[in-house]
Amino acid sequence: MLSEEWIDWVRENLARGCTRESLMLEMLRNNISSEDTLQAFRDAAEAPHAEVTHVPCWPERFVFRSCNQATIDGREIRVLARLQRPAAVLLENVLSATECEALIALSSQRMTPSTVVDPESGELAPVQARSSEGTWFARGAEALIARIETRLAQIMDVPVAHGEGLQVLHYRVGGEYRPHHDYFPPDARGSARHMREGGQRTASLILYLNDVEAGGETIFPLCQAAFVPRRGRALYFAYCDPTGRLDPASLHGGAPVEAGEKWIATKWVRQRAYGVRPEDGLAVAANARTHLDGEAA
Ligand SMILES: O=C(O)CCC(=O)C(=O)O
Ligand SMILES: [Fe+2]
Repeated sequence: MLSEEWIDWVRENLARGCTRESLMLEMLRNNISSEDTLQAFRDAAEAPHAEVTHVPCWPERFVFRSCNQATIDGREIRVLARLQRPAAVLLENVLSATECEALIALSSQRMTPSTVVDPESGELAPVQARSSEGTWFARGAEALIARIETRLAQIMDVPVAHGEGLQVLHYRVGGEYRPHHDYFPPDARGSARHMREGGQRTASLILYLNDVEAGGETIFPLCQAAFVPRRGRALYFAYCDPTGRLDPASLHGGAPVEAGEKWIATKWVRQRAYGVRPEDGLAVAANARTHLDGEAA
């Protein structure tokens, strides 16, 4: 049972503008269980910014919610692991080794230091919390990208047009991505600007493009789960239900790479169509680089 003091502490700190992420991490550091942490947010925050979901956010027709395998785009995709909260599945055989290599080759020429969006100003800035380099591709920018996007849309049960441009990230030894939510924090001023088109993000799919020798897991600190990167696998997780309620249990990060390197590609999907027609290619550029999935720590 969580004491009233913690619930008050959450309420007060939310009111003075602290982020949910920072409060959750502090509670975990104080050995409060993830269940109690989430409950404290529900209890504390019947405030307007706190539309916290009580149930996992599985999309209604998401095939891998119960099926353990399905053939998509001619590939037999298998479920290796599932989390109920947050709603997450680890999938095998999403990309072939050749596709992973081709995606790394396409990206390696165009990498720049990664940024996150400052939640208040909405501006992009490189930050310590995200020590990686990255690039992104407008939807359908290359035949390979278009093919992967069609496959991912089928896996996620979301139209291709709801997807942001594919984001490729490269971490070297020591590179990490501290815990964050991929959704736009509803209580941050900078979010409105990013949600004007396409609405909230509803789910993420991380494609692992190589094997990492040590470290580099995708971690969910509130459920103490860690997924090891492995070439061709994908981690899907959902955090926004059809009514727009968000799942703070989707807090996640990339653990520091200890040996080797790590390449991933991330697809974020929105509530509605995002960007212009896919055939307009680069016109998506102005908005595609909105990986507001962290914050200026
Ligand atoms: O590096 C990872 O495993 C996590 C990446 C991530 O959180 C993201 O791309 O939004
Ligand atoms: Fe993320």
